[in-house]
Amino acid sequence: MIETDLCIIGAGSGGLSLAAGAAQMGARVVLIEGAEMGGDCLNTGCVPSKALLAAAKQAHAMTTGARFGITPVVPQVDFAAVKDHVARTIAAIAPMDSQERFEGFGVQVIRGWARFTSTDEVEVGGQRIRARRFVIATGSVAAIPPIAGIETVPFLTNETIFALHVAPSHLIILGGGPIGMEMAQAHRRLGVPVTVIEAARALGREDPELAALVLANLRAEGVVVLEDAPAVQIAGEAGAIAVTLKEGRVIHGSHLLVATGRRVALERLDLAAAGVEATPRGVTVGADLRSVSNRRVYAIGDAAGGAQFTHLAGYHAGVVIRSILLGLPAKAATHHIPRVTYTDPELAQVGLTEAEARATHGAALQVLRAEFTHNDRALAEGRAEGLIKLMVVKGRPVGVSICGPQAGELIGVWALAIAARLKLGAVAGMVLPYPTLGEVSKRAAGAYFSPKLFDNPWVKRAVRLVQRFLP
Ligand SMILES: Cc1cc2nc3c(=O)[nH]c(=O)nc-3n(C[C@H](O)[C@H](O)[C@H](O)COP(=O)(O)OP(=O)(O)OC[C@H]3O[C@@H](n4cnc5c(N)ncnc54)[C@H](O)[C@@H]3O)c2cc1C
Ligand SMILES: NC(=O)c1ccc[n+]([C@@H]2O[C@H](COP(=O)([O-])OP(=O)(O)OC[C@H]3O[C@@H](n4cnc5c(N)ncnc54)[C@H](O)[C@@H]3O)[C@@H](O)[C@H]2O)c1
Repeated sequence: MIETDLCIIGAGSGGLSLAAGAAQMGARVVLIEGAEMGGDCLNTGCVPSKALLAAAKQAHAMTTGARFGITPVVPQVDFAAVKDHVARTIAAIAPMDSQERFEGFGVQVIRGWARFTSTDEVEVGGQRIRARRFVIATGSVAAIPPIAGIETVPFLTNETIFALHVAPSHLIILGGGPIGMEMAQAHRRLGVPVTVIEAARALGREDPELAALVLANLRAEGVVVLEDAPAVQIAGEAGAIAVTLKEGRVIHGSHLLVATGRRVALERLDLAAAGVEATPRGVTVGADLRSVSNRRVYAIGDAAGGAQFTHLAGYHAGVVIRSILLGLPAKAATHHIPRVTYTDPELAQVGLTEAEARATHGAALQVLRAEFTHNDRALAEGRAEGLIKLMVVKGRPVGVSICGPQAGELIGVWALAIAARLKLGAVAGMVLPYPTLGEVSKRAAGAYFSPKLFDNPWVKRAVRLVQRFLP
């Protein structure tokens, strides 16, 4: 029997952040991982998807140089070599998440699938672990929708698509969320015909105006995106898949990627043995991320049932460290957590979208906009398509949406502004290097003050008066 202060189940984004922090702060930590160290993000999620998108961007650049006077060429894509780049990227980051590194921090790492045997005990590979506190950081897996015939055909998920070394001759993607759209653009730019089948609206969680900009670009690049197109039947075999839509049309493809959302990975844990309540969305926790039914147990990351992002899992780790290690009250907020879909153009959001802000703040809401067409750097780069929207209440941003090149980098300053409750003046008054894309944020914030400054008769009168008395 191992006795410890903290037992963490799952060595992904959340579990690793927590283990590193807790061990270095002096706690005895056991970390259990059933599969690969690093979890989804490193092995089958963020890292491989961004590496694939980077290769796709390179290929795309070769076809789009005409406006700069560079003759476009059709890139020769060595699909297997692209996947080698993806594998090398994972391998380059893997040492940061490795068992050896964590053992170096003093963490006891156990490899195997954990399950609860009582309210204060876990079993893994015949070993029993009793802990003061348990943290469930088991992440999520692809949810497979109950479409007739789906189990009869070979399909890909995020766990298998990055290992595919031969290019599909036609990739069908079920689901137009962030996974579906990122994979659609990556494959299209690498020369693969792609059809996305979306039951409702693609990028449906995002501001519709900004999502439309992304979708227009994807369609212009040749991705076929079918919306309001529920699939009712799937049939076929390896290399020849047929998806029948509700309206009767049949889409034929060589491969099928299922990207219709995620299911939290709780089934191996035997939560009932620990008296831990859960729903299909995740472990039932309060804002303190603590199980409502077993106070020894916490859940972080995807398993906590909220949004699903690596940076959110890392933030959760910080929240529970405060509570578990220092005994201090700690609550996880959500209003300042950014999200980015890494299509081109990127789509970034922090805080409320315009529709959410209108529903929450009504007439008190002011929406400010700035387009990338007025940004000198965007023009120089030939990337003038894009828009930033600021949702402002009483001089403070409550939400920011950006669609454009490097929107994921640009949202950072707004994540800070919202987290620190900064007033818009802090961003409007910031001096930025010229010419940078970041000036688009300053311009949008400045729009809040321009009418107050430039259209105000009192300001004009005051300026005239002061000028009269100046020597
Ligand atoms: C294709 C794709 C792209 C993504 N891109 C991004 C992105 O660009 N940016 C972003 O922020 N997020 C992205 N995400 C989401 C991100 O990967 C997850 O939100 C994040 O990994 C969640 O971290 P976690 O710690 O909760 O779970 P994970 O990182 O999934 O780790 C959970 C770990 O627990 C282990 N485990 C499960 N059950 C047990 C058990 N019973 N015993 C022992 N071990 C167990 C699993 O094997 C796994 O290693 C992406 C996801 C996918 C699928
Ligand atoms: N850049 C990022 O940060 C990033 C990238 C990828 C994934 N992720 C995370 O992973 C999570 C999962 O991504 P996802 O795209 O799989 O899920 P999602 O839930 O965001 O989107 C799934 C989409 O599939 C559609 N859908 C559901 N059932 C369907 C069906 N039967 N037929 C057709 N369409 C159907 C939904 O309407 C929805 O638009 C995201 O919510 C996000 O948190 C993040």
